[in-house]
Amino acid sequence: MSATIIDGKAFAADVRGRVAEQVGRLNDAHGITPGLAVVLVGEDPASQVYVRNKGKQTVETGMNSYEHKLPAETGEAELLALIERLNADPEVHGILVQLPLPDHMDSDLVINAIDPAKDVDGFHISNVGLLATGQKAMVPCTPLGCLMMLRAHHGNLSGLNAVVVGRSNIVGKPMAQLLLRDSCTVTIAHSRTRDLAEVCRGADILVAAVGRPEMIPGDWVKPGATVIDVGINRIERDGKRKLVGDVEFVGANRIAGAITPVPGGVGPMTIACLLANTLTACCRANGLPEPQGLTA
Ligand SMILES: Nc1nc(=O)c2c([nH]1)NC[C@@H]1CN(c3ccc(C(=O)N[C@@H](CCC(=O)O)C(=O)O)cc3)C=[N+]21
Repeated sequence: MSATIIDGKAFAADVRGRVAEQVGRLNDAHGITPGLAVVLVGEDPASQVYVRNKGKQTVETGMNSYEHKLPAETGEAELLALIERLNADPEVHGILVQLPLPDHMDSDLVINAIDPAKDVDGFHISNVGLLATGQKAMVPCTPLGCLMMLRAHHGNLSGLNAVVVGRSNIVGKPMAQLLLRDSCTVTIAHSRTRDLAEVCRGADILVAAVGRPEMIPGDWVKPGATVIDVGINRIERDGKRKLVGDVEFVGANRIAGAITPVPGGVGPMTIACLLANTLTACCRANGLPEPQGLTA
């Protein structure tokens, strides 16, 4: 028997539909249009594709998109000055600075210069602290998307063993916080974890976010478990370029109860949650109720 495929693409389309509907109502009732500013420094081709997709989907959901493309050699002070202008701009409710930044910039400094209320990535230290203490935060898009899919699939997550493989600030750590908030028993594992295979085999929910192509084989998966594969790795196989996750899909699919594919799993949900966060930030900025079904 093979696993249920959790269709992130369809899920993301549903989230975007709900965002668009609530954006429409916000506009009709209050004459407000949420705005998202995306800042890209440098010309990394993959980043350009993401930024284009983000801009396109922002406009499709009825929001304003502001793209700022700066050359790779832009100075840090110049980027900080742009962030300051965006912080002060009432038309801009969300700010995303595409990572990674060029080596000559201090990304912590840059991220922490964003107004936390406009930090739709949820990377600002204030948002990290708010999430960790269970207060109202902006929640990072990728973990938020994973949580939405997990809740939809399981209903209640309470008491389940969740193993998050990967300890990054953008996925692993916030994912663990969200699962803990939903009363999972959470383990954060990583490349140095002793007997990682055995740790993974204890997981009812296995979230793979290590960024290493297919490093988790099928026999690390507990029978019936839900596998969320955050990895997006470009590899070459049999002379063809291919996108694979951190989980060996064919093997895991035989054993898991449910699994997200790559592509078409977590990736599309990340962008959908960025739009959801922009709407959330706009509602909060205007003292309006939180959007329905789009927050953690
Ligand atoms: N400040 C910041 N916030 C981010 O959220 C952020 C970032 N920087 N830097 C780059 C990464 C990467 N990222 C992706 C989003 C969607 C897909 C996505 O939709 N992927 C498709 C496949 C796309 C393809 O074919 O390449 C899928 O998985 O189905 C992938 C990657 C957001 N990032």
